[in-house]
Amino acid sequence: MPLLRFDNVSKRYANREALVDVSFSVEPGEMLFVTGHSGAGKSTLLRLIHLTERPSRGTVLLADRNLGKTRGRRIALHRREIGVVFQDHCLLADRSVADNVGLPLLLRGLPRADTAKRVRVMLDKVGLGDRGGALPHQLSAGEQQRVGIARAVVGEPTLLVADEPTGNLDPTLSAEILSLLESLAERGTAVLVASHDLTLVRRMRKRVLVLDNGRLVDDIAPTELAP
Ligand SMILES: Nc1ncnc2c1ncn2[C@@H]1O[C@H](COP(=O)(O)OP(=O)(O)OP(=O)(O)O)[C@@H](O)[C@H]1O
Repeated sequence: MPLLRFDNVSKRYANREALVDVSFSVEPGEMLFVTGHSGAGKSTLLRLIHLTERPSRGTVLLADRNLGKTRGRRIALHRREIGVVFQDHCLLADRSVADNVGLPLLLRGLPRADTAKRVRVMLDKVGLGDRGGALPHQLSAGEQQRVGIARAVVGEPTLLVADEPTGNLDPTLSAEILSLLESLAERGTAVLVASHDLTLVRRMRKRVLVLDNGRLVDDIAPTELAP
């Protein structure tokens, strides 16, 4: 059964059709990209998953739950199940790296000792095991982005959505971040990455959804990608 399914989804803002009749599905543990020019609808597609927007037509299903009908407390529960990474990682400047990563767990009421343990494991996974006490500004841009990813996945989401997660990074750091996301997918988290960086997307050799003016114009399997 697919983890995520878009069925003929359209999204209209006041005077603009941002997505038109988009259908695709994502399997558990799959990593894929959504690409397209500026304004093609990439962020809108991710917002429909994160429930910051709702479809105007069609259905978005996460594990068979109709997200268009999710209301009230269920929205918060839904957001616990998915991790989100932004280009601007939105770290709290006056909190340590460890506090930033642990925040989602503390908000959920996990005891401090358990939170600290999970944060340590997570920081090790992203290669920042010795930086938990640092403040965000004491880290490089790539390291800060890795903290953002650690925070997004510390609650063990079934799906991670990332909007231009390498936007501000140089090519080497970008490749590092993407291989970190790839390793999460290998451990079972489905990963959906919006990126306009075609060179990078092609190099990853994963499935690629291509949006053009809100329409899904291509769904390319890894084997179909040019070497
Ligand atoms: N809140 C909004 N209200 C009105 N129009 C919007 C809103 N958000 C996005 N749009 C419009 O919808 C279209 C799709 O925008 P979206 O941000 O999804 O594209 P994108 O592919 O992520 O672009 P970029 O790569 O520049 O971030 C654009 O024409 C945009 O101007």
